[in-house]
Amino acid sequence: MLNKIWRYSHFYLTVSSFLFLLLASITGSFLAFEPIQEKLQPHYIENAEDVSVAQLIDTLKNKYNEVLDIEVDKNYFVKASLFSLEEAIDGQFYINPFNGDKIADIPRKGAFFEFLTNFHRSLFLKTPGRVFVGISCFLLFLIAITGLLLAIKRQGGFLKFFLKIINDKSIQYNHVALGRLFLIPIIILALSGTYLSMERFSLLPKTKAIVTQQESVFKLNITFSKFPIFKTITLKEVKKIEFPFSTDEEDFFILSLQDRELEIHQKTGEIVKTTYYPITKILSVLSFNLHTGSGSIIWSLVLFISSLSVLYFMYSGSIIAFKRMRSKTKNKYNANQANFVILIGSENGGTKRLGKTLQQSLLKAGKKVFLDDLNNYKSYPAIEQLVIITSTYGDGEPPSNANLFLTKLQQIKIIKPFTCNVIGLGSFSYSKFCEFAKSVQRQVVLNKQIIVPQENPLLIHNQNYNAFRNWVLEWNTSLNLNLEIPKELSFIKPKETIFKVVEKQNVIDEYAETFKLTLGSKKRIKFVPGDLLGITPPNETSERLYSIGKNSNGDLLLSIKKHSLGICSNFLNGLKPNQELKGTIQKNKQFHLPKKSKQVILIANGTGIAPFLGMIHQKKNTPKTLYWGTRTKISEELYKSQILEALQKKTLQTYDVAFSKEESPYNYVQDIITRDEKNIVKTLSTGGTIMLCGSITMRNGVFELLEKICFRNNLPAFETFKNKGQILTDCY
Ligand SMILES: Cc1cc2nc3c(=O)[nH]c(=O)nc-3n(C[C@H](O)[C@H](O)[C@H](O)COP(=O)(O)O)c2cc1C
Repeated sequence: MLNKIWRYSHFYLTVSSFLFLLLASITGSFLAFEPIQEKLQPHYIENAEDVSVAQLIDTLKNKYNEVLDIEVDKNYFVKASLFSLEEAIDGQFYINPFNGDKIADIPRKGAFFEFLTNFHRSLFLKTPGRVFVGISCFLLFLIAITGLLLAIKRQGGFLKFFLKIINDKSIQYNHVALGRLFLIPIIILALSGTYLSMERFSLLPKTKAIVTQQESVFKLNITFSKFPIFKTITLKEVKKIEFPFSTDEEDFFILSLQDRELEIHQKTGEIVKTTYYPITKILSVLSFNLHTGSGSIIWSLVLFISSLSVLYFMYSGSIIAFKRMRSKTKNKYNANQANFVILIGSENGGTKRLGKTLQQSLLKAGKKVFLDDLNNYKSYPAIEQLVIITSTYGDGEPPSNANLFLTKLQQIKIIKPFTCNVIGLGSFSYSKFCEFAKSVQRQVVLNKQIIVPQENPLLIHNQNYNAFRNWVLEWNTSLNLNLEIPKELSFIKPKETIFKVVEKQNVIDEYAETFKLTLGSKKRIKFVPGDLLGITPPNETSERLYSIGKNSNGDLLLSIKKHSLGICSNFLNGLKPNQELKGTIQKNKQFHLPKKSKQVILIANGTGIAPFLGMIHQKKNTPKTLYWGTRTKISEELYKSQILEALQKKTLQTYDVAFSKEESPYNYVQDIITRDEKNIVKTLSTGGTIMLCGSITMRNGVFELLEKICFRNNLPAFETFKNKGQILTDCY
């Protein structure tokens, strides 16, 4: 609940001050350079702050006819008002405190910084602008605090706040990791800005200065440079020294320091009055320095980076919020009507996207489905199937919309028994992989009114859509639901490209069912073997997807099986060289050749060879094996030149083929796998990858075999390799 409050506050506060934050952080990041450029002025004198007041006064008295006052700014530049008979050294200018020489005239504040400062303070709107800026600055403080609380919660508690954040390459990771670095400076920026605004509008409590006074008792006159107070105080502490107006004893030296003001007897050097500034004034100076970086190059740089980081937070925060909003639930049927209920446990919306995809598929198939958060679990009068899809957060904890579910499950009486499947989303980077989904499964199993067909929940690493899709396909088959589930999880329709048929080759054997299509394009098209080509045949609305390979010219390769009633395959079969067609390239990252795998085994049957025709030419340093099951030797001929080329170039190390309709030592890929059991074991145990493309029947057969191989060779269960992402499939 608290988490929700912080999250909503964080979001709405940011939205309400978005424009100001944008302008303030842009102008603020430029203004952070002002102290830096000041320090780089030629009149900067190193160690000026170590000169004592006595030394400075002595020097000036000897060099000039009269000294009126001396000011020391935050950079320890010493400005003096001096009277001299020589015109060139009469007036106010910067001096070298070591020898009293004039070193520079006092420049006007740079027009650029003056413009920016005004804009930053009031947006050129005078008092109303200042009020608005002050409020927004306070909102920034609240945004930073709520952000801090959210980051603490995300890390699993205050004590874990500074522990390593697991990099799941998400924008949330950047948001939190940068937040941890810059939240403190941003809080300081916001707080000091708020303080300055409050002071400007007299909103600070009234505090009085403390004054101590004493009579002069010494009668002995001493020279200024011998005054004990002048000897002990250096320019580091001094803001201003005003010299006595006349030689009258009633006129004193006025020495303004950082925290107090002293009046000093001009003859005896005694302190006759000390005025301690009120705390509000001291805080005001501190706030000014902290907010502007005045006097410190390092702090100015921190402020500069922090201001830029605010811009990044606004960008990353918008993307996170947008993703969450996109995953908002809409239902066509209500909880009482639905036969299918999908309950979601999700923190950042990834899991919800999967749930919504399933919801859409069920709706398209004419089923009554209801999607909701796990926390809203209740009694569903018409329920037949419950699908729970949940992520895990913190350290094995439920996401924030699922923390009440287990209690509710115990309390709410089930009127009508139903079947329940649990799917967990998590990441191997966390020690408690999908722990919450496992807890849900344990509790669901205990309930006598719930039928749980799967002994273990399906656990998915890194939101692997393919794993989820495969589960849906199996569930669909077991319940005969007639579902269509998209091959890609994408809401944005990809751009269409015009392709030209470069070559079309048919397999001329007794089956004459498959053909190879090579497509080129005028434009350079970016794709990776394993991506998908979407084709919508003329006068059709639904798109068919084909896994694509690549030849050495960069052309796109398709391997297609004709189906007598298949509209798309027959349309493609009717194409002639040079004919044009439209298609969309769709990224299919889950089925790309892994970047880092030590060894890869590619297993295909039939037209599933297509993506591998490209992969066998990729990544020379990854040893590859290709096992392919096809019908006849003639069908192999169509692809052989490409496979031989890869073997020659040594981008493919081993190739073996099984012919299902020929006299052959091997009829199915499973036969070759059984022969090469050692290669399989070595690949799995050294972290290598096995990729499968082709029919679901082939996939099921190979999976069964791999399970046995794992068991026979004392490897971890096959499921573990699947979960680790070592088994990649693109089957249909
Ligand atoms: C702070 C944090 C803690 C996480 N803790 C776990 C965990 O303990 N176990 C796990 O398997 N996954 C953990 N994950 C991974 C998420 O469960 C995973 O990224 C999931 O896909 C997120 O789904 P969602 O976008 O629906 O929230 C954690 C992720 C984050 C950001």
